[in-house]
Amino acid sequence: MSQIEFKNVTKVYKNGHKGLDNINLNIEKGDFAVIVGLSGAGKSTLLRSINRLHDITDGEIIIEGKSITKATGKNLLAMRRNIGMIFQHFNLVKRSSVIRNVLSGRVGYHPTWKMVLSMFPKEDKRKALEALDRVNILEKAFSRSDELSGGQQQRISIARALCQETSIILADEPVASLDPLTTKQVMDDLKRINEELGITIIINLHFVDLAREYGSRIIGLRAGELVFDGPTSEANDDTFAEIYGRHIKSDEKLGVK
Ligand SMILES: Nc1ncnc2c1ncn2[C@@H]1O[C@H](COP(=O)(O)OP(=O)(O)OP(=O)(O)O)[C@@H](O)[C@H]1O
Repeated sequence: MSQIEFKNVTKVYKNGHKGLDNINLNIEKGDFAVIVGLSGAGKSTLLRSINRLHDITDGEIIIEGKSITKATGKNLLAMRRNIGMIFQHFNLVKRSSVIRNVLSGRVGYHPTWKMVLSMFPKEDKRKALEALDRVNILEKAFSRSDELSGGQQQRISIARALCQETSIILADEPVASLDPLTTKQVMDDLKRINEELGITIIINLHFVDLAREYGSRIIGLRAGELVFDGPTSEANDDTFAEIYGRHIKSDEKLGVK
């Protein structure tokens, strides 16, 4: 059984636009899967359909043997708790401390009233500090989040996902707002988490060379259709030219080695 299964998944937006067109796809535990494609190809739509930030129109998505498409109420919440998410613009509470942002990854584990009063158990605080240590910003735990650099803020959001103790992390263009050097550091963090903790990473990336360097698996989308799905070693220049419908332009490469 694959960890995530897309079965004939189609997404039609309200205006009639087909974001995903009959996608069949299996993602295995421990994959570092990179979704690539032109702007508008459906990368975000695919990623966000996994945790139902977007509802699909047809088909079904199965996660660890259970249908998230059909899940409701507590079952849906429990499934979502197992999926961390990292965004381009970090989605942090900027005025809060770093550790408070990381602790928010634990919210799904406790009753709402305790969370309103910020009553996190000691054990959660230990987990939050451990997560910060893993992304090398432990010394910033009590700083205000918006005092940190962009790369450090993205690390806070990675630590938040770690603190959530998920088996899957979705990353939607996580390095699009970062400079090339910081980009590499954040990608290295994600790779380390993937390798050391076995967390499945599914990531949208704009840069083809990053996709090749970090991905164990490439998922190519073109106009909502799956046009490539295979190990990175099998994705050559022709593959990318096909996904993009043309040869790769220099601004689609980060160019840092
Ligand atoms: N809410 C919406 N209503 C209608 N169409 C939408 C909506 N959201 C996205 N789309 C369209 O669906 C297609 C896929 O969008 P999506 O954001 O998934 O693309 P993407 O590959 O992630 O692009 P980018 O790299 O620019 O973020 C695009 O053509 C987009 O314009």
